[in-house]
Amino acid sequence: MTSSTAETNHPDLWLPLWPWPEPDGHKHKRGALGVVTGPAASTGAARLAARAGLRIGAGLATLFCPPSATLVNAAHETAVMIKPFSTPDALAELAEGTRGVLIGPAAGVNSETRENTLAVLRHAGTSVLDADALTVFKDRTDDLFNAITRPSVLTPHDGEFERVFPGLLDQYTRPEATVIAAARSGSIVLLKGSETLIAAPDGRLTANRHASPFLATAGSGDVLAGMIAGLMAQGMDAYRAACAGAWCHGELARRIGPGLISEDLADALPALLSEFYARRA
Ligand SMILES: NC(=O)C1=CN([C@@H]2O[C@H](COP(=O)(O)OP(=O)(O)OC[C@H]3O[C@@H](n4cnc5c(N)ncnc54)[C@H](OP(=O)(O)O)[C@@H]3O)[C@@H](O)[C@H]2O)[C@@H](O)CC1
Ligand SMILES: Nc1ncnc2c1ncn2[C@@H]1O[C@H](COP(=O)(O)OP(=O)(O)O)[C@@H](O)[C@H]1O
Repeated sequence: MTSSTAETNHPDLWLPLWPWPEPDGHKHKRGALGVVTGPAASTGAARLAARAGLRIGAGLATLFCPPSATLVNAAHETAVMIKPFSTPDALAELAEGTRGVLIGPAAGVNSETRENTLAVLRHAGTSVLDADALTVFKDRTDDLFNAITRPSVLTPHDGEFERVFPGLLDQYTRPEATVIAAARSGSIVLLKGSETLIAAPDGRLTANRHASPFLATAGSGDVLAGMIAGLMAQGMDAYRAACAGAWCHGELARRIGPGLISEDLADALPALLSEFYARRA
């Protein structure tokens, strides 16, 4: 397989599936998103993601955090809610109350994050795993792959990809490596880069070149993961949610351009969503 066999990402692929709110709906019908934060000094990445998930339409977004991080999160958030947890079992219970959970951004590279990630995979309706939730399975990938039984998306950059799928990027082209990773893990895999590749376990492959080099800034991947998790929490198919998230992320960055910081991305979403809304059938 070469990159020429990948479909090119475009709104026509997923805009017809966009989860617009029903006229007679309410926030719980739109879908609840949970985002797991790290400890007190490592909460910003998850907050960027939760805000993006709320902006893209989740009816509720809640930060699930260690008790030590409750006050720092509460001091920053208004629309996003906060629920502390102390054990993986307690996180599993919180995850069951959502339609989608994101874990990984600044979660910490330690055994707690590994156990929390396994709890999310087993108990959340859908999951997005990014950053440390991938890194913690270096040399333990069977534990990760065996726990993936529900719709999920893994969103590694190259460094994280190498930890979970060692050697693939050396042996294969990037599109081939992404397709192999999806088949091996049983998950949608979104390999980030200037060309972002999205593959499904059944061999589907989409290439997203609709982006901007100004996305090379701390936290922009956290926002992408939050947007994808927010769409999945609204019931959108995981593969198309990943494609939609990647395209919208790139479009927002093109609109903002030089000076972009990650905080800007979610706040640029309403203008883009209004254009999409005007185009709906
Ligand atoms: N606001 C916040 O709180 C933020 C918190 N954040 C949190 O920080 C934590 C660390 O995350 P991280 O991604 O910076 O570092 P890490 O997992 O150690 O990997 C870096 C290593 O991988 C390699 N590498 C290869 N390709 C690469 C690529 N394309 N992009 C990047 N790296 C690439 C690279 O090697 P190199 O290519 O330089 O040789 C390097 O050695 C994590 O919890 C994250 O969520 C961030 O989200 C920012 C905002
Ligand atoms: N040169 C580039 N051109 C286009 N997109 C880029 C470029 N560099 C990085 N990106 C995008 O920016 C995001 C960075 O995510 P990530 O590496 O996880 O950073 P962070 O952990 O700081 O959030 C990814 O979506 C990636 O595709």
